[in-house]
Amino acid sequence: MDIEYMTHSLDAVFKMNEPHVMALGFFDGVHLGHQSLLQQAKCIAKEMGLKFTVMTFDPHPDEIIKRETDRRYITPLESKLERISAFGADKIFVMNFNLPFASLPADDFIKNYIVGLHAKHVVVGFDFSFGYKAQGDVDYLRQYSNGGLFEVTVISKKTRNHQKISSTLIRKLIRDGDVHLIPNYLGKPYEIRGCLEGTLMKAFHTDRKYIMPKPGLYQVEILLGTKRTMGLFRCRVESCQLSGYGWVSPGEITVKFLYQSGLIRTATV
Ligand SMILES: Cc1cc2nc3c(=O)[nH]c(=O)nc-3n(C[C@H](O)[C@H](O)[C@H](O)COP(=O)(O)O)c2cc1C
Ligand SMILES: Nc1ncnc2c1ncn2[C@@H]1O[C@H](COP(=O)(O)OP(=O)(O)OP(=O)(O)O)[C@@H](O)[C@H]1O
Repeated sequence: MDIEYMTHSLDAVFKMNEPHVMALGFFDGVHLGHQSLLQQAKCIAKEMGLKFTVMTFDPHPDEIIKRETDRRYITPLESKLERISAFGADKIFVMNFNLPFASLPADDFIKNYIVGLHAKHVVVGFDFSFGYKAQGDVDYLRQYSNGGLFEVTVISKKTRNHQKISSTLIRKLIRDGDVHLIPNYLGKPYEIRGCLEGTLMKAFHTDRKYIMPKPGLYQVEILLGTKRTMGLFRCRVESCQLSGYGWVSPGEITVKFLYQSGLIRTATV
């Protein structure tokens, strides 16, 4: 699997010369709605005998357009790329979302980055938007594709409990500490990666831009390579600590949030 990092206007020579089927979107979290889209794109590529590619953006458009200085993610870029590649993408285009790119009109985006990259079929969700001031939508994409240069598949809205499965909803669940509800939308528990330091109550650090759950005590699963154990993770505004029931040795770990541990919350740590 290839990852192609692209910056608008610097990349005069385009990075794909063979026809392919391309899924488009930001995909924070790679939640169940995204997964359905990626799965469908993969199937179409297989049927057409073409490569399956994904175009995503980094950083989030709000960091540039709304100047959000401390934007947090369900899956910071590295984790997002890992999850997308698990769907069997042959190539992922990571488009640097900068101001010149944000100012690109919708039809120029299509000319440069759909037709220009030789995508023969694009797969997007029902509410995909693109182009300057987000003026391009799925109808615009369909109209443009009538020229016969590429085809478009639009994925219908995927819902759970009568709500759209969305990154916004998952971000809220994390921030509210409702981590037990997250697998319903994400397909698995919310997880973060970082380093443990210290002995008994170990300090957890991460330099990745994860959203941290609301301050409180959480029952977590801890993974280090193939080893796994249960633990308690205390989120504070300024720091996080972890204690494990089995081994918890210092080093790089993955922490999966299972539920907020209300009963044990009063225990001093
Ligand atoms: C070329 C281009 C220009 C964009 N310009 C804007 C913009 O001016 N304002 C805005 O709010 N979003 C802009 N966006 C972001 C899109 O509205 C949207 O968030 C992005 O394409 C990801 O789509 P998704 O959120 O449906 O996954 C732009 C996107 C692209 C591809
Ligand atoms: N529930 C869903 N059903 C079908 N398609 C979806 C769903 N959620 C997102 N998509 C599609 O997946 C792609 C990426 O979407 P995006 O990253 O904006 O997800 P989102 O969950 O809508 O994010 P946010 O809540 O931040 O707006 C887009 O093409 C979008 O239309």
